Amino acid sequence: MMINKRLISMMGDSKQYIAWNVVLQFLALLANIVMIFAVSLFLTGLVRREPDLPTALLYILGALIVRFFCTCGAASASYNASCTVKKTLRAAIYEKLLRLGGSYTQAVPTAEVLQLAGEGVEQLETYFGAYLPQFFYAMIAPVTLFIALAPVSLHAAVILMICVPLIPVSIVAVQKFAKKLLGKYWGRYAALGDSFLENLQGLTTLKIYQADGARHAAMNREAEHFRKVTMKVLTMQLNSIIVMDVIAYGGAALGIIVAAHEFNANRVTLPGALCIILLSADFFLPMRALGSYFHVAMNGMAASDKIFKLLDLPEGSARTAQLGADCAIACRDLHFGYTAEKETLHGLNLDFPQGSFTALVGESGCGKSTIAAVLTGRVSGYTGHVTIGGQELSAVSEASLLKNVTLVSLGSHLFKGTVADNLRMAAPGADDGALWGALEQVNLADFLRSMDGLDTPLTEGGGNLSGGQRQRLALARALLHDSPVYIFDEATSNIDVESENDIMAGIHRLAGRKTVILISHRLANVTKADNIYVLDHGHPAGQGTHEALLAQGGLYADLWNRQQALENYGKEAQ
Ligand SMILES: Nc1ncnc2c1ncn2[C@@H]1O[C@H](COP(=O)(O)OP(=O)(O)OP(=O)(O)O)[C@@H](O)[C@H]1O
Repeated sequence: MMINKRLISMMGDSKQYIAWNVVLQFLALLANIVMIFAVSLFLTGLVRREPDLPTALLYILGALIVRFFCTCGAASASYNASCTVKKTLRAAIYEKLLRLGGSYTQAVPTAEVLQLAGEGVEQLETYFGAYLPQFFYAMIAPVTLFIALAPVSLHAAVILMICVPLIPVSIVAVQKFAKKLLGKYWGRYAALGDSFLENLQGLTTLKIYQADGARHAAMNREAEHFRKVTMKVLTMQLNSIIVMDVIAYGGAALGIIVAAHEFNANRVTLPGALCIILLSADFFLPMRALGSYFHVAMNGMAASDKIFKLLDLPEGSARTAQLGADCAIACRDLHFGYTAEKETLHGLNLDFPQGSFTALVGESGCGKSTIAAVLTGRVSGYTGHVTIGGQELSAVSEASLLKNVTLVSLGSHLFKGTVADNLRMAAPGADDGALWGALEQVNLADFLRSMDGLDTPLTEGGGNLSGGQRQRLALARALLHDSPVYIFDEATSNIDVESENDIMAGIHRLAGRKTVILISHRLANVTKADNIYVLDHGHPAGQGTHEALLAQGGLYADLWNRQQALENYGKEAQ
């Protein structure tokens, strides 16, 4: 019952702690039996006016001390058992995410990972720390009590023993229903977490469009669904506990009635009857405790189902290959779709020779950023071949890939800290001179000198810089990374002309030394590229130099003429 083999196989060292917990609880039970016998004998002596207080005190005190140490020991073993499992599980989740790499969000939302690794694993604490040891102890305890009480009154011992299994029967009865309900509970919880995180991240946008009220209402509805399912879970648990209480205390009452009856019929002595009365509740308490742990453990089990689903996500082939000095990239018959139903890239053949300057252009949504995502391993599951330095990209370790291929996009994140902290991320050993060199190249040095230099503080996301400054700083950081391949994905979008010119100049300087892939909607930026690939809805639509493509007169020439007309119109209008 509720012994999940897979969870148990992850226990490692926890097994010994669980065994310790059971042994210590068993010793505490033995001490309790001894104490009850001593109390019963003392009370009988008292009735007969010949009490033996010193012997009774000796046994009671001895038993209490043993119980004290056993209970403390059991609690500590329980703590150690759950700690070890929590560490193992969190490490397993973390390692799985590393193996999945940047593409993990394709399969599971970040909020869900956070919930599972945080509270999901926490819920399993009760399963390992309390439920599992109690499961074994609850089997041993009634048998031990039966052996202790059978010589006193076989009749009473048998009746108590027969009532005990009614508690696990009642647990099994609710198990199936509880499993379904808890599956729903975790589903609602994860969905609410996802919406909360997304709304929080997009709060500024929601405020701008005054859409926060509607989102608020939608989240309230989700919260209400979650509240309802939580209340259902609590009601189910409470009802189940009431049933178990009725059985446990009803059974104990039955034991007392039987003891009184047996005593009346002179089939049991007075100390014997007292022993039965005092120990009858102990028959049921371990099972009763198992029942209440069961519900919390069941919640952990529902979380573990989700955790295992995450751990079982397919990883593709092992990514262990390391890149060498050659980082030429080639795509052959490259197909990719974010979903199985819709393909985004339809059989592309692309070449990015070592040291070349290649541009990817095409109308919005044609798949340019998707190519960047494939080349940087942010999405997985392409078909065809993508080789880098002659090795299949899907076999290259993520660390090696990201060390050799630097992506600079609008989304390049700046972290809270100083300018130097952000720059040294890319080159931990770089001295101040090297940092200033990179800042000079992107024309940011003068501005930073007017501030606190390399110690200029940045708020989260570089929020205290302008858009252009942020992009320039991201470019400076990328330059310091000094990788053989650079991909610039709309690195100059939405920024001022001066910043755009500085950044484009930086990219052109880099193009002589590194393999550069430039994605830009503005064709004026790509005219100097060695080769330009034109995409049309994920299909190839021409390649060549700027001049050759213009001469061909296809989609590229069309786009160029439209952009030129727009830019000239803009200039005339000034
Ligand atoms: N994470 C995603 N999940 C599902 N579909 C996506 C995802 N990202 C992009 N797409 C879809 O893939 C297609 C190509 O998108 P992509 O971002 O590669 O285009 P793009 O050429 O870079 O466009 P733009 O110039 O506007 O940035 C689009 O139709 C888009 O809807």
